[in-house]
Amino acid sequence: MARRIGSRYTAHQILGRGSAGTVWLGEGPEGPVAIKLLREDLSSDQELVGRFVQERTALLGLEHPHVVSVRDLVVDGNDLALVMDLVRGTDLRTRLDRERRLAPEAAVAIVADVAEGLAAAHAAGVVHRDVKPENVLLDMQGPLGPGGSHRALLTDFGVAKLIDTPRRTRATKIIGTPDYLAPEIVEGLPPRASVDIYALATVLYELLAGFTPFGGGHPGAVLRRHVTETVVPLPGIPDELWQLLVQCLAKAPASRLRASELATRLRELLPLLAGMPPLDVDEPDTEAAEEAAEELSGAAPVTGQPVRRRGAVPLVPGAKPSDSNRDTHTSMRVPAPDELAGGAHGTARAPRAAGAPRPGSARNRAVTRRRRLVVAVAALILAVAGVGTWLATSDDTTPPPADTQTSAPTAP
Ligand SMILES: Nc1ncnc2c1ncn2[C@@H]1O[C@H](COP(=O)(O)OP(=O)(O)OP(=O)(O)O)[C@@H](O)[C@H]1O
Repeated sequence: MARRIGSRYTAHQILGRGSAGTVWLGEGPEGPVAIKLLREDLSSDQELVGRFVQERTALLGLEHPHVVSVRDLVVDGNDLALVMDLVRGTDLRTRLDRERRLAPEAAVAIVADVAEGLAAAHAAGVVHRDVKPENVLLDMQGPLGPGGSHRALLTDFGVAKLIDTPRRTRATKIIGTPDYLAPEIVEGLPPRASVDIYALATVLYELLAGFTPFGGGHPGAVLRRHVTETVVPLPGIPDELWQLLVQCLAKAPASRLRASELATRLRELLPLLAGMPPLDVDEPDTEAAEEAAEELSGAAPVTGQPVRRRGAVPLVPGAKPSDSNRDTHTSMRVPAPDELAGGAHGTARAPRAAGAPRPGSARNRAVTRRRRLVVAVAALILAVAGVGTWLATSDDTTPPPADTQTSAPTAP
């Protein structure tokens, strides 16, 4: 099933699929490559093709041991493809799904690698905007690093920006994956380098805990938590590491570390973490969080369904809802200030030390069930209205004024 991509590349075998397209193992004049072939509805979008060509220099310019380099861009008939370095290994999401939590030394070594890649990008004026475990690849052919970790490389640079065309995303829409979105993005500010630091700190928390600090439930509730809630400490985490996490998850972007400083500070911590087992943290009490969310917003998931770890609404029309946990983007309305204030009472899922009793387990279940039924009906009505709105806005072809575009590279 080999297929030609442009005049120089052959795609041999599918490596995986993402929301923007399919990644192929391919061959080029200089040897094996990975080819990301964008979905046909994207490649037939003339505006996106134009940006693709325009961004050529920025996309091709990044060379760093912890960045997956883009080697070539192909625009050929209906094909629109990014030719990248081939990484022989897996992505961090797959490893995390397999192991549930990583030992602190391995987690910190991986995140320090990514921070170094980000430092190089930020120095070149490029903001990633979609840092998450799916976009971190682990090179399993190279030598092992601290804690048995494989070299980590950040991928998908520029893809968030490419897809963020004014026609697809108005100034009132948010681009990113909810669990990793910095509060200033939720508040509608333009993304600067510090949004990548926030997202990377979220990834570090997730590697240590097995869940993200503000995730769970309806995407709107997740966004609100980023703005209004403080991160709950992880039992057993060394204080120095916790302080770093807290600083990089600061609500104020200026309080966060820069990428190069974060990388240095993380590497300094490695000897302290050597040999430490994964933290003994239980999954948070999703039932309590669900109940709290119901009380606050009425937008909680329907009774009986598990709270999703990462809720995402596909930006790209046609992306399968069932894939939404892994979507590159979310297209959501920026919440109004009063909506954001609604979460101040606390719906974050507090981690429990293993074996600790479940808070709220003695609640009157009959009352809870009745209330949930009412909320479920309300949530269903909201969901139907939301899908309608999304369909209406995603099909909108009216170009907005030039100043509504939010995707220009932003200096750190
Ligand atoms: N340069 C590469 N070398 C080897 N495998 C890759 C490379 N880039 C991506 N892959 C693999 O291809 C799969 C799809 O990647 P892709 O970037 O399209 O999606 P994603 O990041 O998982 O999701 P999304 O696009 O929704 O963020 C992933 O499983 C990833 O491991």
